[in-house]
Amino acid sequence: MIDQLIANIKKTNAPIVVGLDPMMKFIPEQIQKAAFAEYGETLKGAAEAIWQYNKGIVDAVADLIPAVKPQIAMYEQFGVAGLIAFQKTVAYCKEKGLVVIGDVKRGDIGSTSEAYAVAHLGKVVVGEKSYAPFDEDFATVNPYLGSDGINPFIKVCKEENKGIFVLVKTSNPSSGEFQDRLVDGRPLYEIVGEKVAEWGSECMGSEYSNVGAVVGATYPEMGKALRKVMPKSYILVPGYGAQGGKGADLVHFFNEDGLGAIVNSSRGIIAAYQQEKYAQFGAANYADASRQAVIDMREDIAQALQGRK
Ligand SMILES: O=c1ccn([C@@H]2O[C@H](COP(=O)(O)O)[C@@H](O)[C@H]2O)c(=O)[nH]1
Repeated sequence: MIDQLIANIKKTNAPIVVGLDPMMKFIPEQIQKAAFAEYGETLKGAAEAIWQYNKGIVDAVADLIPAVKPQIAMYEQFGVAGLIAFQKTVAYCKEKGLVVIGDVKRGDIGSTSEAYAVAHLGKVVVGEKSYAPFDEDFATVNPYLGSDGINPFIKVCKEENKGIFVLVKTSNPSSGEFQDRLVDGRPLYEIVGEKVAEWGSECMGSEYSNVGAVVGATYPEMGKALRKVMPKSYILVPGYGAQGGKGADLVHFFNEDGLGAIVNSSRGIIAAYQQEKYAQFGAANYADASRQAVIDMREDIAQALQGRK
């Protein structure tokens, strides 16, 4: 799957992931009204609004980007109806040729991780039949439980040609509380990064591994160090835009070949019309505002990488 992601990145010339993190406060009134007219102010109504909103954004940006990253929490809060909207979003994006990274942050003891891996990347067997329940291309995985929690995902990745991104150094302000702690004189995130390189070596694509890492744009110096620790692992970089990350912070997340990193922006793209910079689009044209925000992000990253040469 990493080969497909790289092919999409090369085709679009955009190492960008659009994060599909729909929140009700982002969804224009006309979409909410139509959904509530059909299903009332119910969980199903909210899920329908999310789905219609996502569809508008995906239709507007699909030709510009290689991948999307739906954040499952934004769907899960609406219960089963929300999860159906998540599933519909994943299927629709795949139909459009986009690589889908399910931001599900799973990981548990081995037997439970196995079920998570099957749910998100693999197939579940029911009698003589098998089903791919959510069928994302990649999933984000939490390494806190160690190899027991990761190995079931790697097994499914090998069987199904899928991939994972392991949390290594997250973008949030308190990520250092545990991740920066020194263990035998070295920061924990670096030790996890080394493990990612090791896990990745048994699950390689052509040039890069199907086991990647999550490293926040908000920690550029750590990104630079981790790039060296995991030369064959793709880095999924959240934290651009709404969390303050900028193109200039990203250069060292990339390898010399111009590959190796893919940068996520969620609120900065999907709710662009609510920013002053894109206010002229208005709520009715929210998807056009998202398209412009993708174009601007692509330019920002390209300029930063150009400056490195
Ligand atoms: O370290 C991490 C890991 C995951 N995320 C997720 O990425 C998006 C970021 O959203 P923005 O609106 O672009 O800030 C969101 O789904 C997070 O859960 C992260 O931010 N940092």
